[in-house]
Amino acid sequence: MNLVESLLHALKDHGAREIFGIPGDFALPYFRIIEESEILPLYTLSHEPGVGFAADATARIRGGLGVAAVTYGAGAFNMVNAVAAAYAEKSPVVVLSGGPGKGEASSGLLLHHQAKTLDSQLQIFKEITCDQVKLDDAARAPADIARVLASCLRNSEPVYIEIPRDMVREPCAPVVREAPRAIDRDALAACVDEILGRLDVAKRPVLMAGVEVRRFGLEEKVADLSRRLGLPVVTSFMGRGLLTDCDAPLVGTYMGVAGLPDVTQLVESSDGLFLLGEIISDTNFAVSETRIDLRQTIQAHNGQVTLGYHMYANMPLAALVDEMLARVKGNADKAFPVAHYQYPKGLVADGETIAPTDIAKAVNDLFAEHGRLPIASDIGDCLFTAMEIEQTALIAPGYYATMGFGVPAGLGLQATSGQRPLILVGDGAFQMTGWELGNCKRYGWDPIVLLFNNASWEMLRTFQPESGFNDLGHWGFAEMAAGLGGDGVRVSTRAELKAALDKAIATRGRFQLIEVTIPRGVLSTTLARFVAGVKRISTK
Ligand SMILES: Cc1ncc(Cc2c([C@H](C)O)sc(CCOP(=O)(O)OP(=O)(O)O)c2C)c(N)n1
Ligand SMILES: [Mg+2]
Repeated sequence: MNLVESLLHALKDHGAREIFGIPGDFALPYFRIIEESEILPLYTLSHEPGVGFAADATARIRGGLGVAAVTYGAGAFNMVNAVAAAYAEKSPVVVLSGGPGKGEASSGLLLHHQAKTLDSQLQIFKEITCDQVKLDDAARAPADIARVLASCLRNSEPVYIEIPRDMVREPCAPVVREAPRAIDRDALAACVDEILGRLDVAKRPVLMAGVEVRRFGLEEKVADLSRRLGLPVVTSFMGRGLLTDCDAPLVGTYMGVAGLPDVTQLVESSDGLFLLGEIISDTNFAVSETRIDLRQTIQAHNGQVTLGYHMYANMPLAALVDEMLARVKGNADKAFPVAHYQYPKGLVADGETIAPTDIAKAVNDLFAEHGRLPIASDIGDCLFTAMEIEQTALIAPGYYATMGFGVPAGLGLQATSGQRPLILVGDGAFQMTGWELGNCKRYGWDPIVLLFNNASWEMLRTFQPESGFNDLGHWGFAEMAAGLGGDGVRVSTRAELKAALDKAIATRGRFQLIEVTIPRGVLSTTLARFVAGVKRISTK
């Protein structure tokens, strides 16, 4: 077996199911082995940001590793933002990059694609990955690969593997997975004692489930734990979509001033807030109506637990949840009453113009009739609108908040899960990576794309209305769909929107782009609440 085959088998053994990539001359040798070995399917896309977002999406929706394969320099540097998003949002993406061979590295010449030094790329990726290796020694490679892939899964963060192009066919032994790290059982027991003790004395305990619950495959267990503890469950903005198909007392999504008042009140008045797998970020917590004293919360994330001023290190989330389940038998006698929020439905299919909340109604009506679809959302008002759509699997960069994620992530979702996705994207974000839809035909993907066209960087305009640079003008996105291999339609009334969705759900085998014209300045209910709330608390 050669070095790349050994790497590919290891990736598959650690949970990778496909590779997204764009080659280059430094990468052609390893791409050739990927294609010829057929160990993992290879999907090439058109721009490396899309490669990174698609790989990230597969890890988020399926669990296991996402894999993004690029060439040295221009390719890898083009993907830095997408890998940074994966790092910030705890997504286990493996970055494979071709690299200069040992011989050429000592040629004394500056190499094409080289930035500062030949190691600049490795240095830059050290900032957005939790482990790295350059495979320049075939004898050491199996152990290095095992270490890096174990880091990726243990931390649920990206890692970087550089493959010198003269190493790809070096004979290489198979990779043996690293043994799981030992856990101090006494410390784990003490930690669980303290958590249960805090929850027991709390009068209004609440469990907030964060993205690590999905990343470590714990949704069913956390739903079971919440029932046993009799805790109401909320998700954060980033955690939206978690626990959708689990039997959990899920009250809703906490969004502070932008969210549903009863959910906001439940969380902000809690005297026992248990943050499980949560990213403690501004998008999750900065818009609190009443400041949450995080020191009074129980925080379990990043492999450690913090209660007030106590910190327990090396507490993997899975081990913590398992230990709590082992200690808490049977469901609580007091089941938390869950008043299921009634999402907006019953779109009036008339000649009125379309507001984002009308889109949510139309989608909820579609889900009621045809079943729910998983959602890949970009950022912008489309993501705020997603909060008004029925709970369903949702992947979106709710914390890192990069544009361009939506379309490639939807393609990655369909490639890895086989499910048809609903993609929500604004016109500004579509201008960045929407063209990846041109790859659907080759691979048989057929997402339904709802393009929120307000001809504006509208989120920015809400904060700085005086700036003219937020005007984008109208692009004819619908007309471009046919050239990309799909069907496109522009809709400006609610009746047209309903008809377009009915046609889209009935059409398979071609992507369906619905360009929704939204009048200038018309926001979703959620974004309007967010903007008003931010303005209110910033003047306090
Ligand atoms: C890659 C990238 N570039 C720039 C931004 C800044 C930014 C926003 C965040 C605040 O940083 S929101 C926004 C406008 C989005 O426009 P569109 O996709 O049309 O959505 P909508 O009209 O609903 O706002 C920009 C440019 C970003 N988040 N990501
Ligand atoms: Mg816009």
